[in-house]
Amino acid sequence: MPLQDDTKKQLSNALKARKVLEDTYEAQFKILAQFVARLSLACKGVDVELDNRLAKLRTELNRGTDLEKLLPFIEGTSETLKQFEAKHQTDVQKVQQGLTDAGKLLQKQKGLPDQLRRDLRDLLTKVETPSATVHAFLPHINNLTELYQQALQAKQQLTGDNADDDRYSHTCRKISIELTNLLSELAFADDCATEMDKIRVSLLGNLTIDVLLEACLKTISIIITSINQERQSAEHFLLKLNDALSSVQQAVVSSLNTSSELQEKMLVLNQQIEQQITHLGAASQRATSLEQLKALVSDKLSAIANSMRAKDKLEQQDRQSLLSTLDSMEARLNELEADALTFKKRISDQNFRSLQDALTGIANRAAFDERYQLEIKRAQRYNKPLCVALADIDHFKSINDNYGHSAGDKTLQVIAKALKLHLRETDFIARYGGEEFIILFPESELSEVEAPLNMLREKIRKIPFKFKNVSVPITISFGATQFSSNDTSRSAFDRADEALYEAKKSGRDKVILKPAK
Ligand SMILES: Nc1nc2c(ncn2[C@@H]2O[C@H](COP(=O)(O)OP(=O)(O)OP(=O)(O)O)[C@@H](O)[C@H]2O)c(=O)[nH]1
Repeated sequence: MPLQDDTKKQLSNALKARKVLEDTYEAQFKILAQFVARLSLACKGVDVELDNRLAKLRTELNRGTDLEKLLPFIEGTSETLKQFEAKHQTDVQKVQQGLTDAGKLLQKQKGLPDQLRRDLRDLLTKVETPSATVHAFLPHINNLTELYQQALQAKQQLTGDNADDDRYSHTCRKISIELTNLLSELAFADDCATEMDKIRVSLLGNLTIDVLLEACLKTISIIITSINQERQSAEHFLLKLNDALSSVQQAVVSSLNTSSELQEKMLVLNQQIEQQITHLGAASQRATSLEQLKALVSDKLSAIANSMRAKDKLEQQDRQSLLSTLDSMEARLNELEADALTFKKRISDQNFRSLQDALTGIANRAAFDERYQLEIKRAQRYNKPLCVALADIDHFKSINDNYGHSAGDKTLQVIAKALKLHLRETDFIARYGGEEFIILFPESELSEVEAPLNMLREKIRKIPFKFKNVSVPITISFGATQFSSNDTSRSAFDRADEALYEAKKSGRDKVILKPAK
């Protein structure tokens, strides 16, 4: 083989080998560039400056920039990495410390479940182990967050959640309604009435359990004071009555004694008179001369006249003592009568002030008037709606006329009971008079009372009344309105009355609502 050929071949081989080397280098550079690019992406987000440098490195590597040209840039990045490393170490320590602090803080909380405490202790032991990266702490952070969540749930159950708050305010409201109802049903003397008003006003305010407790205690104390006053005055009256009766008894006994003494004296006198007359008769038989007879008669007559005068005097004494006894008895009786009158008036005042309707047992008109004012004040103060409805039994007169007044009374009782039964506890019903009832719906808009009123109307219609074995359907009409800011108690009432009139006019067994203009 000639030398030229050989050299050519060697050159060609060398070229091929170089090509293979270059390809291998290029492939390896590509792999390295990809790896560096991936690594830089994995580090992304740790540090802004590092992110920027690595992004630039990725671009250069993708472009296939010479390693030589990249060297200064790589050096700069290494420096940044070093700084980052130092910062990373402090970050790791900070995270470890932060986790330990948060865990210990949770440990100090009272009322944690036992299992949670154990888990927390384990976690804190794990957190104590040193770690090279923040990432190593991630599961612990996760764990601690879960423990915090559990602790919060446990605490909520322990201290009571919102439902408890609702229950609390619901109970307060219920007690306040009960107390307001009780106060409306009680009647008190003037000094206690002022106190009662104060309690009512306090119930309009912020309803905390303290306010309610104080109101309850004050009410109890006022009731006890009133009962004591009432008992004392009753005792006083009975003592006076007793005194009066014993002095009357004494007077009767002494007048009887005087009478019997006088009667004995009178008897003696009568006997004397009779004796004198008998004596006169016998002596006149024996008289022999007119002169003798005259003297005898004159003697005897003056003796008889004396006896008669004595008798008259005794009789007068008797009459006198009887009269004085009667006088003193009359005076005593007058006194007693005056006491009884005062007492009777107190009782009738109580009845008058009593706020319950005697026939139906529900609140009466006086109670309504009082409650109406109270609810108006409450509505105005809290800017809450208040509705008032009048109800009137239809053709009630015909029940009285056809089946008698006691059937009418029974009907009123049954209807009152049904109305009260089907109303909410917070609503207020009273017998306004005759066959008319009145209802207050606190905290209700007019649109909200239509359904309950219709429900009441239906309930009444379905009551199976039977008189003299005849089924008698009874219906009721309603007129309702809402109290407005321009209203007085009277104007709202009148509007409800107008609505009731319309209900009657338009065929009865109806609910008519009349809003304020
Ligand atoms: N039994 C009884 N009747 C009463 C009582 N109070 C009022 N009334 C009677 O109720 C009746 C009312 O009659 P009206 O006002 O004419 O009305 P109504 O017959 O109900 O007819 P409308 O209201 O027009 O449907 C009268 O007959 C009263 O005497 C009561 O306490 N007991």
